[in-house]
Amino acid sequence: MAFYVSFWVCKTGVRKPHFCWPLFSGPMMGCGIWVLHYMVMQAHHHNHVLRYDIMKTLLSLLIVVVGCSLGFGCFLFKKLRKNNHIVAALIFSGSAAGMHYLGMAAVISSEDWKVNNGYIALSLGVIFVTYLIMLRLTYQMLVMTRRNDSFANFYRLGATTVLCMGVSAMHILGTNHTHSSGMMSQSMEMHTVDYIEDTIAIPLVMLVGLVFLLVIFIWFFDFKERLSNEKLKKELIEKNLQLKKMAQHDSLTHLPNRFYLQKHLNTLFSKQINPLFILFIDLDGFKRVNDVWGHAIGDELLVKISQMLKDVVGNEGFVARIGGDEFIIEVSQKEKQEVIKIAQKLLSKISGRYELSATTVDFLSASIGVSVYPEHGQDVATLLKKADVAMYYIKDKGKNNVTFYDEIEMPLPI
Ligand SMILES: Nc1nc2c(ncn2[C@@H]2O[C@H](COP(=O)(O)OP(=O)(O)OP(=O)(O)O)[C@@H](O)[C@H]2O)c(=O)[nH]1
Repeated sequence: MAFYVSFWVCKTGVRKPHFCWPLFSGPMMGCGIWVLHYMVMQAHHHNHVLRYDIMKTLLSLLIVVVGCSLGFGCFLFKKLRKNNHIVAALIFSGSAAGMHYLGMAAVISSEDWKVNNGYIALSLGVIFVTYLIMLRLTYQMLVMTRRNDSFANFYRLGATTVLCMGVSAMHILGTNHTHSSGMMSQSMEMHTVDYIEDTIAIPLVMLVGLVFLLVIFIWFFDFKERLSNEKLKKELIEKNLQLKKMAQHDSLTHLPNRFYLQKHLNTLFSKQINPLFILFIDLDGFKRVNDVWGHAIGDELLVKISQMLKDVVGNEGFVARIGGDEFIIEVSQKEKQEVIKIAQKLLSKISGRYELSATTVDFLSASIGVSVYPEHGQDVATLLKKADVAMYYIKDKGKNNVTFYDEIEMPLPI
């Protein structure tokens, strides 16, 4: 239960290991191992109540709590968390084994205990491998939790099971290897050592309970704050994204605005993408819609035209609205003939029928002027100006057509 809870912490909203994880899970796991150790010890000597040296017993608790906290602390470092579990496994297993053998040394017994080095080595190996597996499963659990994948629960359960089995195996191996030589121990002879009698078991259980309560308390307050911070952070990021979108898009048609267009073109220039065609589109006769049916209908028409432009251009270009009934389309890495085809398709679509809520509009057309990068200029302002001049040239020549900028025929206004 203590092991499961110590892994469960990361599910409660924390997507990334946070310093409160070692703070909470370390003591939780440490106390779990500690309690398990003393239960196994007592089970192993069920015919009489074992007595323990207080200082050594408390020190064994401290070792395992600090060790487990440091072990979980390794998860705060990306490198140790992801690939290299050796350091964390050494800390975890060292503290668990340290607690176990110090706990064994804490027993005040009338018998002299002999140890078997082979079993000790085996128990150390078992606990080290256990922690390596547990750490891998814990890392997978974190990955799944971050993805909101319910498989995280299986990894959590897996880590718990592995730990239960490994710690129990270490305790059983580490307890089985002892046997009595039948001689009186030094500690018993001295009689000066403080020891834990069975009556002290209650305060001890209370102490462990207190540790549990304390960590739950820390966890609750820290996590509450962390959760609300995470929520605020998320809201702030969303609001920032909204603001950024609003600053870069036209509020009526949701097309990119002049600012966004400028940024987009500068990015393409910096990537040396050429040739790059800038189509300046101005609707012919749009004012009439406003004058006859009002601005709301004019707005409705602008939205429909914007959608249509986006549909026609698709992935082949970038559509922006720079004001009133003026749109810019950027098309790159195409032959001039292909660009003329796109422009003609746009003209034919714009002069189609529009079913609006109050009326049907079928008299619209457009004038399109085209400038080319790098042929007509190297910066956004010059290219837009030249495309604009070409567009007005078409307006003067009778509208509803497309032309490329020509320096001789279309001198720039001084
Ligand atoms: N409904 C609506 N109208 C707008 C908006 N922005 C600008 N306008 C109007 O769009 C019209 C654009 O003017 P012009 O381009 O001179 O009108 P036009 O009839 O297309 O004239 P030509 O381009 O010479 O054919 C003006 O009447 C503006 O008031 C808008 O967001 N919504």
